[in-house]
Amino acid sequence: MQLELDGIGKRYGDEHALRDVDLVLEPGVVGLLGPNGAGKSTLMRIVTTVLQPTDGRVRWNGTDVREEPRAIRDSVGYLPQSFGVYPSLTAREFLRYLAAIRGVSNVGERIDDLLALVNLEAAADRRLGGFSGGMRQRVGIAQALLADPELLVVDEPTVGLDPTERVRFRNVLAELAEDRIVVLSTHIVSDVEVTASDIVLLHDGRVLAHESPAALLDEVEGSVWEWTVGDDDLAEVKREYTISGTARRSDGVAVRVVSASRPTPAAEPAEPTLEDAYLDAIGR
Ligand SMILES: Nc1ncnc2c1ncn2[C@@H]1O[C@H](COP(=O)(O)OP(=O)(O)OP(=O)(O)O)[C@@H](O)[C@H]1O
Repeated sequence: MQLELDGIGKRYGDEHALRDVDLVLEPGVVGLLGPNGAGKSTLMRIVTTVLQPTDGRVRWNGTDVREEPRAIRDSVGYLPQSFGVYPSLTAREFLRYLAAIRGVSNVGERIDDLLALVNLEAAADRRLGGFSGGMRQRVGIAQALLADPELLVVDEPTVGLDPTERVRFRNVLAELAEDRIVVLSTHIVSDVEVTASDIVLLHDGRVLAHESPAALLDEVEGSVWEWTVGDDDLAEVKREYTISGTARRSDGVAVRVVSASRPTPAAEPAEPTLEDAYLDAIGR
């Protein structure tokens, strides 16, 4: 099972949403991480064949999907960033309806399993119009899994989920990724910190890094510092350094900074997190 992106570019008019994206993805959770406007949704829409790239090719198990879109369409489950539901249908009816229009058969039991997976068993026969944003999102996740896809593409899926659901969902994706490729886009580092086998850092339409979380952490090892500054000095520190955190203390403000060299003799080295690595890569 392999998804290969070869020189993918996408222009909207004069604007480059993606440039020269080369990636080879294999089973596991691939965290596509980048700030707003980095090109994450554009990349996901290209992978799911909703959108055609301006340049480059997508290959699914070696087959060029422009030539044979079915090769990937039959294998992909997609949760887009904005996912609409029919408010008058119940969760179960909606999933049955989507299965029917996609030609997925024998789904009765599978729908029960999926409703359980996303923790909606109790609400299965309630109308979607009365669902909270997080509940609708969970229906969205269930529909993406209807055809038991080998490639699952989920665009900012944790938006609207409460912290308990977020953790639960993260674990569900990790389990699913044991024998499939799960591509998850987010700008929230903690969504992918624990479960991702690979992280793709995207910024301004370019891939800044494609590495394991451990390798990304290694890159900032020895480059994260903490010290306390007076209120008057905070603005200057913010101007000069990539700040990855601040916390108010009785004697000033504790700052956490990513910097290749010790910013000041008062700075103590700190254990890096993936968030530090992300900010460092984006900052550079
Ligand atoms: N249909 C479109 N027409 C013109 N420009 C677009 C279109 N869709 C996206 N863009 C531009 O392409 C760039 C990448 O957008 P994209 O939505 O892929 O980013 P993103 O990383 O998913 O952002 P977000 O986290 O905000 O969803 C942005 O500059 C955006 O304004």
